[in-house]
Amino acid sequence: MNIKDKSIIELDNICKDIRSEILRVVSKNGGHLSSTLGATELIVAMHKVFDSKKDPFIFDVSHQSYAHKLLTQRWEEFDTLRQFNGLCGYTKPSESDDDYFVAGHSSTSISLGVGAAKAIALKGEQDSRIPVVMIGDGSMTAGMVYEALNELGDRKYPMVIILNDNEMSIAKPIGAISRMLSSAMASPFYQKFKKHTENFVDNFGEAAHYMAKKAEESLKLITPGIMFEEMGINYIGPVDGHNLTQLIEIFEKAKELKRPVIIHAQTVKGKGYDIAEGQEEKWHGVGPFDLDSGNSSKKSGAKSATQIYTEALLHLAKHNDKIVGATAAMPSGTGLSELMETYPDRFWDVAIAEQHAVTSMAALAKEGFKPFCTIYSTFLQRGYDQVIHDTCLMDLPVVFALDRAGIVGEDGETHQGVFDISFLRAVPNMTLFAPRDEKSMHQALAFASEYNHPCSVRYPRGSFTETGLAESIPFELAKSQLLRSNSSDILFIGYGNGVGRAYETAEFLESDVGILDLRFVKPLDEEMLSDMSKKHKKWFVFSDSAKMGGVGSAILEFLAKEKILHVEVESFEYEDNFITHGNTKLVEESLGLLPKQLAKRVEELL
Ligand SMILES: Cc1ncc(C[n+]2csc(CCOP(=O)(O)OP(=O)(O)O)c2C)c(N)n1
Ligand SMILES: CC(=O)[C@@H](O)[C@H](O)COP(=O)(O)O
Ligand SMILES: [Mg+2]
Repeated sequence: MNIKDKSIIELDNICKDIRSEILRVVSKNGGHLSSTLGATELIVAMHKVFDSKKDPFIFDVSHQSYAHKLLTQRWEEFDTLRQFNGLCGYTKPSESDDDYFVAGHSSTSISLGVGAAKAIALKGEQDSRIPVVMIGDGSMTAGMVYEALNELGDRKYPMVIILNDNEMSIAKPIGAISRMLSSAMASPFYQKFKKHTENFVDNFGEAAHYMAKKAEESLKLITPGIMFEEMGINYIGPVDGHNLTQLIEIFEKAKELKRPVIIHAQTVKGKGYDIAEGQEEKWHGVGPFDLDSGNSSKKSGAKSATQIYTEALLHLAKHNDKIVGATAAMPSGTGLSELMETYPDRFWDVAIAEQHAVTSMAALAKEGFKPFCTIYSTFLQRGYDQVIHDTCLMDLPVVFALDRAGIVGEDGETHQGVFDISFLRAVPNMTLFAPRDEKSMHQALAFASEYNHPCSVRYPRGSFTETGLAESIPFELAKSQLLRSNSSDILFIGYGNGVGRAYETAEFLESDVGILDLRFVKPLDEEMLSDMSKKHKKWFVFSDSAKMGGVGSAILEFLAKEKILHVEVESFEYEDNFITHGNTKLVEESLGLLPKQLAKRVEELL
């Protein structure tokens, strides 16, 4: 849809149509609702003033970019949003030339903009192209934003940064940066004063202009602009992020500046859907819901692994005041919100700052506390060096509680929690283990709370796969649990939620199979594995993790080390590809990982 020649009235109507379409589709499919509703006018104004066919449009996280998709030839497909084989819920260049870059993890946008600006300068295209970045107030709390601003303020590449400030991250934002951005004096008062003095001094000579400039500079001392201005980046704002006339005028000015400029736009998260407007955390990411009532359409099923984690940690924290913890801006997603409410002095939301979360927890461990760094598997990738350099090198007893381990579903490639075993297993002093159900989660966390080294415990998005297997026994270092023993040649080795998949696969087989819950992938239960090698010569590994460096790799390393050559190992972990978005079962089916499919593969290998 080309909106270049549309009038303000037509653009207002386009915003209305965009909001209706977002509400219609997200209420059906689920998705990121309040961020996308709130960013509508900003995105329409971006497309009115800039051109995504040549200007890099860079959305931070890009969960707020639905209006951009609707304005770039994807209105008809929008119905398939976040569905398997449908539109991605984030920007994805393979989906459209108008999507400049993949995004999903926050705070990458300004670095991308600086890189693009360098390329534009090197190619001599500064007269025709300019990077346009949209970043939210929550995403401004991650360190790499300041790495980028630091260089940008120095190099002064032309770039427009739209700071979409709705005073919300997923939850209420924490921290000094959020406070600075919404500091009282950055109100329309400052704008009115600035406009008034400009009009007034236009009637006088240079001297008056000089005095007014000094006055303005001193006034800026109490607005967020001062930080950016002092870094060498122009600051315009705060402006009304829903006023199209104002936005278009300001974007035009910013485009002509030929300098780096931050436009501080104040918006309402959820704008246009009363039930979601404002500070409502639960409307950030939603499942299908009823538009009229706002009620979720999803029936509440089995307890999620997150709920079990929360209950288990509440119990442990009650009896051990050394237990502390942190989340990086995912309080409700990780369940840590309940710990923060119950023990506000011991559990913290540190904002989108995974590196800081890991390292600050390491210091607490050094001081004798027992930190539970509670973080989605995918987001721990952002703090990997801090795990190695600040935690494992000093062998500090931090628990990395990795939620969303495995395929996460509609969030897709950028969010799959599949690499944690591979990237953590290689780190000295790190111990890795995984529960398979509610009871074993309690036991795993009890073990973790007493374990005096770094460790990582992983669990899936949603609920564990229930099995009719023997109850879990208390966790003991490097001890697995044999759940089904027989004289079969076949042994199914499950890890974490993979035990459930092993159990379900066995149900489809005529032949008997042994089932082992591995429980620890580092260190392995070598005694048990040696024993199993004497009884079973065909081993199949089930784990929701990447094959490369995963559980199967660990087992093969052991067999090679022990020169156990007669055992054949087949791992049903994920192949060496990024995993697409969509309903988890549909994605697993596309990978041949449904129990019925795995049973067929087992039979073919016998
Ligand atoms: C590195 C990283 N950590 C955490 C997240 C989870 N996350 C996605 S959006 C979001 C909040 C973003 O807030 P803001 O930038 O203000 O955008 P808004 O939704 O308010 O428009 C968070 C924490 C992420 N995507 N990436
Ligand atoms: C955009 C983002 O990164 C988060 O909103 C993420 O989508 C949350 O995932 P869950 O829905 O699994 O909590
Ligand atoms: Mg925000």
